[in-house]
Amino acid sequence: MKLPEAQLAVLEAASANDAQPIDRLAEETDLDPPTVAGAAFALEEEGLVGVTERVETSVTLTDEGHEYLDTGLPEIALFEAAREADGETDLGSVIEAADLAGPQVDIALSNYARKGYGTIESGTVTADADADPDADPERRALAALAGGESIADESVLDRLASRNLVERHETTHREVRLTDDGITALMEGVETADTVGQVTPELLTTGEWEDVEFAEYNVEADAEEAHGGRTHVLRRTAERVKDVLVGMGFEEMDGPHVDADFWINDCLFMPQDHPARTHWGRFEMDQPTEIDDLPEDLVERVRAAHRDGVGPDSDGYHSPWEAEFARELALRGHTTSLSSRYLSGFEVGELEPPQRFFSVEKVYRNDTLDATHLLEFFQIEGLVMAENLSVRDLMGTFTEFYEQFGITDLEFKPTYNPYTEPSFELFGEHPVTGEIVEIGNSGLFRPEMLEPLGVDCDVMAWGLALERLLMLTHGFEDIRDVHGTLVDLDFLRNAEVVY
Ligand SMILES: N[C@@H](Cc1ccccc1)C(=O)O
Repeated sequence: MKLPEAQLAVLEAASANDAQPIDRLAEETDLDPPTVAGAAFALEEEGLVGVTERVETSVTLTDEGHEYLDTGLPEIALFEAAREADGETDLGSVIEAADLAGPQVDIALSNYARKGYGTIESGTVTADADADPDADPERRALAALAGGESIADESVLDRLASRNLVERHETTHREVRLTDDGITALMEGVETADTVGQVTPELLTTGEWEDVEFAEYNVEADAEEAHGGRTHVLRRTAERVKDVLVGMGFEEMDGPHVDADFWINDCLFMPQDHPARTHWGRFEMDQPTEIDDLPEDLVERVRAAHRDGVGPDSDGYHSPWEAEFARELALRGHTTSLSSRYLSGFEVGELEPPQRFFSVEKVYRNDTLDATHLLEFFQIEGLVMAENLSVRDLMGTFTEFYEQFGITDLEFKPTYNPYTEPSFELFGEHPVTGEIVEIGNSGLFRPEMLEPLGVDCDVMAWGLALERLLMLTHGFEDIRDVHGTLVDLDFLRNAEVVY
C-alpha cells in the first residue's frame, strides 16, 4: 500500500490501544495540527484509523460578570437594602439605599422576585426573611468560574449567559486510534506514495509540478481559522463611491492634503477674520509655513471680492485681507480646496461647462473625539458646473447617489455657508437607533466665489461624510468601531460593502 507522507506518519504514530489526541500526534510527527487532522480524516476514509470527536465547552466571565463578582449582583444589593429597611418599604428609597443606578435598577427588579428575594408590588418592596443571598446559585457560580472551577448545573449557566454575565466557548477535541485494517496495513508494509500534498516554491520554479501527482484535497477536514489581510470596509466603500460617481459622469480631482489657506478658505469667500478660520482648529504647518506659488492675478481678484464684493449688487466684507495669511499652509479642513483649485483653472486649465468633478479624500479637523467625530475623516466632495442649475438638480443628484447605497429617506435642511447660497444640510435615518444623522452639506456657489475664479455659469457642490454613509449602511453607532484603536475586528473581518 502507498500513502502520502503525512498520512503514513500519522498512521505510524497512531496506536491501537490508546486513542491519541491530534496535538500529541502533531508533536510526534512534527507536523502542524491541521495537517495531522487532514491526514487523519483521509486515513479514516480508508478505514485505517477511527477518529472520535469530543466537544468541550469552557465558560468565562464577561466584563459585566467580573463587575458583579466584585460589587455583588444588583438583585442581592436590593435584597440587602430591603432587609436593612426592615419590612415593607418604598421601592424608590430602597433602590437608593442599595446604591443602584441606570440599567442596574431594571436588572435588580427583573431578577428579584424570580429568585425568591421577596415581592415588589405597587411601589413597595418586601424582603423574604428566609432568602439567603449566600446560597444564591448565580452568585456562587460566578465565584466558582472565576476560581477556575466548572459548573455542572447547565440551567444556572444558561441563566448567566442570558444575563450576559458569562460566555461559552466550544472547542472540538479529536482523537485518533488505529483500526484492525490499519494494523494489517502496517504489518503488510506501507510505502510513501509519490503524491504531493502541497505545492512548494521548488515545485513551481523547477517546473516539477507538471509531472507530480497531487494528493486529493479533503475540503471537509477541520482547519485552523485563518484571517487573511483584507481591504478595510471604509476603503472599499470609498472605491464603491468612486465607481458610482464615475457611473454618474464625474471625473476625479486630486490635490494636496496640506494646502494654502488661499485654496482652503480665501477662494471660498471665507473672510479672514471669520471665527471659523481661527477657531476651526486648523492644523497649521510648522515647516514650511507658507506656499511659494499662488497665481498673482487670481490673488488680486479674490482680495478685491473680499474687500468690495463683485458686480453692482454685491458687497464685500470691508475687513483687512492679508496675502501672507492666504499663503499660510495647513492640513485641509475640507476638500472644497480641490474644487477651488479646479474651478480656477489652476489644475487642469480653464473649464468649459458642463463639468462634473469629485474626490473621496481625507480631511482634518481639530474636533473633540466622540462617537460621531474624528480628527480626520473622508469627505466625498463633488461639483457640477453647468448653465441654469437649481436646488432641484442638487436634490436629484443626492437622491440618485444615495439610492445606490439603499438610502432613500434623505432629508434637507437650509443652512448657511459663506460660499454657497442657498445652502443645504443633508440628513439620513440611522437604521438601528432611528436617529436623524447629518451626512453632508451642500449648496450653489455664490458669485463672490465664482467670479474671481473666472467661472461664469452655475456650480452646485457638496461635501459628504464617508464615515456617516457607512454608519447608515452598516448600522454601527460609534465611528471608533471602524477607525483607531477601539475597532471592532469582527465587524471589520465580516463587513461587506452595500451595493
Ligand atoms: N465644505 C463643506 C461642504 C460643502 C462643499 C461644497 C459646497 C457646500 C458645502 C464642509 O466641509 O462641510
